[in-house]
Amino acid sequence: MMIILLGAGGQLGREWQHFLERSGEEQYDFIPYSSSDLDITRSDELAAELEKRQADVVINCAAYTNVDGAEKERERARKVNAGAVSQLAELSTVLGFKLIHYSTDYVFPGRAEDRSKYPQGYGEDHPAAPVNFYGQTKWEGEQAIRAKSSNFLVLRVSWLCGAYGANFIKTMLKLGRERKALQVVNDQLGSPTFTSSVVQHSWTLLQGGHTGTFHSTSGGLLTWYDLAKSVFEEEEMEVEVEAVSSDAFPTAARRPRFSKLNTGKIASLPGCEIIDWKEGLRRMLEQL
Ligand SMILES: NC(=O)C1=CN([C@@H]2O[C@H](COP(=O)(O)OP(=O)(O)OC[C@H]3O[C@@H](n4cnc5c(N)ncnc54)[C@H](OP(=O)(O)O)[C@@H]3O)[C@@H](O)[C@H]2O)C=CC1
Ligand SMILES: Cc1cn([C@H]2C[C@H](O)[C@@H](COP(=O)(O)OP(=O)(O)O[C@H]3O[C@@H](C)C(=O)[C@@H](O)[C@H]3O)O2)c(=O)[nH]c1=O
Repeated sequence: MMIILLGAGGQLGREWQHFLERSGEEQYDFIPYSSSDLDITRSDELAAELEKRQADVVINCAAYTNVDGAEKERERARKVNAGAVSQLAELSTVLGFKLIHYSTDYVFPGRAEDRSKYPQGYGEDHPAAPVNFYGQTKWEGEQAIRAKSSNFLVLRVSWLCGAYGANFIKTMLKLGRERKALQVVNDQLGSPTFTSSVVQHSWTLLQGGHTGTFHSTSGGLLTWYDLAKSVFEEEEMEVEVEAVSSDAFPTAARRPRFSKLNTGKIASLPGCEIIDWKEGLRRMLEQL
């Protein structure tokens, strides 16, 4: 089996690379491409490379993930998150590979009142209504996959965190070392997704021959403030965290007030354990 990994230099890409290098007992070859090896928006190069490699599986971890930046750099964000993904979907049909792709909780409406309406979170089939332009481009990418590929896995994840690359937990650790006090929003609810768990889920779905859309995140519901507090508690760092409302932390892009993903579908499959967010945090901090 030939596995192609796109966006191999990002946080999820690096977790995949680590996993594929480690689990040597499986019979596969894999080629990782960072953004400098292969720009997925260069359509001719992308098509030529995938045709040459005769991939069985293409894992797309490449994305434009700067949520605030996407509000301004609209064309670029759309090209990476929708245009290139649409081409990958077409190629998956023409060249006959399975496409594994990642999307986000930001495709959903994220209304505060949805917390009581959907206590387990948004299901895979809940109507999309992206909260910001990044979310819009990710939704367009998902839709192109459903329209053009018949052999795909789309995993939606939220608040992605892992040992590699940049994420909220690592930002908190960095800021906590530099400052005595921080302000963190306490009115946006969701749950972090740990990269090691996403890779494990994706691998299990691939091995099981599954297709379609799945939600993968940790168990529990919390705010970014709760997450920041727990990071400092676990690390025994004395940092004062002030809970603030989203209004006190203005950003270019709107953020959802509630963006829990319902993981019932993936959790029903053997081998897809949903770990509680605190346990996931502990494991990640140990890995760091
Ligand atoms: N981070 C998060 O909190 C969340 C992420 N997701 C989704 O999960 C997936 C993985 O995200 P994550 O690993 O955190 O993202 P990162 O930003 O860490 O990594 C994305 C990678 O894509 C690369 N890339 C960007 N543009 C291109 C391009 N045109 N061609 C090739 N590579 C490109 C980047 O390279 P370079 O840095 O050189 O530009 C980077 O290495 C994405 O689909 C994202 O939308 C979903 C929910 C939450
Ligand atoms: C650094 C910082 C952030 N915040 C707030 C801003 C924001 O509402 C929240 C999280 O900050 P981030 O910059 O990590 O947020 P953001 O970049 O929006 O994170 C998102 O990334 C994209 C790619 C996704 O798909 C989402 O699932 C989500 O993980 O915390 C504070 O309140 N205080 C702080 O000191």
